[in-house]
Amino acid sequence: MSLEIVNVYQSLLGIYGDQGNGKVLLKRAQWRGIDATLTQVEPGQPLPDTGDIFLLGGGEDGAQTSAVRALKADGGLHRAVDRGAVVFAVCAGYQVLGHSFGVGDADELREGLGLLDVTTTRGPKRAVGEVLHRWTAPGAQAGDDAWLTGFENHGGYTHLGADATPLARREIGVGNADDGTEGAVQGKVVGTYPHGPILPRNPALADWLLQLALDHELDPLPSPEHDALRRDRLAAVRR
Ligand SMILES: NC(=O)CC[C@H](N)C(=O)O
Repeated sequence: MSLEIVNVYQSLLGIYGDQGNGKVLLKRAQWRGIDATLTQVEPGQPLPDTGDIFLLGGGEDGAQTSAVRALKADGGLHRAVDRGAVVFAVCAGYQVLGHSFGVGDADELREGLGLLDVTTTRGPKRAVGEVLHRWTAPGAQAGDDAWLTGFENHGGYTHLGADATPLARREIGVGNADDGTEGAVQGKVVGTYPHGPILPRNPALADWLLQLALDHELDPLPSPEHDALRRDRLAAVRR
């Protein structure tokens, strides 16, 4: 069994250490004996048509505009979604997957990739701080694994259309648009706001993405150190 994970344009979409999401997926796959690889692709290089999971991270307004231009020219992300690959995108990456997003104080409209039924416009106040969300979308885990922690830092507020389902219910923070929802799921395309990076802080979410890509259930991977770290982060955000 093999798995190709692709970090997309981390020079543009990789602030706040979001490239760590790829390392977590790689390790959690390898620890289960899966022959996994992590590839870095930068603008100008083609996205591999063999990728199973594509990862996009956070970025500045200008960088996300450049990323969308390069991704449209490449076309590989659309092909990936058409053949059933997983796309997991954080913050700016999440916004560029939508139909459109606004940039700068003037909220200038930019066309997105249209891979998620969401649109993003500037919100009334920048969303900054530690967040806590309750995972509710398909694949949501029970018990403590359903709590998603991370931190958000975004000026754009994202509104979901009928084809997208919220990933989670907002408990603490702004989430999508201060409307009680966080993130979006549409088929195997998943967008969310939290950095951290989010996957080391929420290993159950990482395992769900692996299962989506591999199309089968994975056995749990007990890790007392990670459980302790998670308990710490959950207690900190609740304080
Ligand atoms: N942290 C980010 O990725 C920021 C995304 C976007 N530039 C915004 O401010 O909304």
